[in-house]
Amino acid sequence: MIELKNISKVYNKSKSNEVNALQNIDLKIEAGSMLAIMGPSGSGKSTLLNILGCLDVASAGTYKLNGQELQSLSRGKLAAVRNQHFGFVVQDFALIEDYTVMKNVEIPLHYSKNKVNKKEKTLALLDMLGMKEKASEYVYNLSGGQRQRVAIARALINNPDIILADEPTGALDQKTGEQVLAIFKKIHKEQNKTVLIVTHDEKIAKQCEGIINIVDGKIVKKSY
Ligand SMILES: Nc1ncnc2c1ncn2[C@@H]1O[C@H](COP(=O)(O)OP(=O)(O)OP(=O)(O)O)[C@@H](O)[C@H]1O
Repeated sequence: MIELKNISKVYNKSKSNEVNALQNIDLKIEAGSMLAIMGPSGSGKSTLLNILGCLDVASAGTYKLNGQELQSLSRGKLAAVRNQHFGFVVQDFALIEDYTVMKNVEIPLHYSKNKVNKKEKTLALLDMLGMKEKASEYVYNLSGGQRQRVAIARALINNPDIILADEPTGALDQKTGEQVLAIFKKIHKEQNKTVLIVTHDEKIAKQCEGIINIVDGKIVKKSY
């Protein structure tokens, strides 16, 4: 369960280019939900996702994850929370082009204590995502849809309970985007993972259980 209370984020505080990226965000997200986050460019969607995923900290407010207050944690402890609970998927896949599929998926395991059965775990995930036969292929030989499957496998390798996806279908054509969304739906349904997807695509958002709408750093509507 995610609980944000009165969260604000100010970039470049007290400088001439100060930005109030998030203002007074109150949000409760039940474990096991699948929600879309929508809003115009620059409205604060990525900022919100970064704070939720412990990649950044809020300027004010409180963030509780499963009852644990995160706001006051040291960087090291926050990183441990991030590695334990979150998997990230981004629009441009963020894969290493001249590594194989297998090697890309295993990257998060380098930062984890959880290194047992590395190969088996990776192959099982690639199998689930229809990418097992590409395990030894280099990323530069893959299509966009295949790359995003690899990125999803990498996000899942540490068995996080929350997947944060920032425009995961943004670089894909409609059909491939739908296929990638179907993967998120499957992970959500079969593994009961919380899935939060930032998207500009109404069709994608409508297939989630609810939508959070952000405008100018404020939540203007929550439909769930
Ligand atoms: N590191 C940063 N330093 C300064 N300003 C930033 C930084 N990151 C984001 N901003 C500003 O904060 C505001 C919110 O940005 P954010 O990237 O969260 O919006 P977004 O809704 O994800 O946008 P987009 O849909 O274009 O990705 C914008 O005005 C942006 O310019």
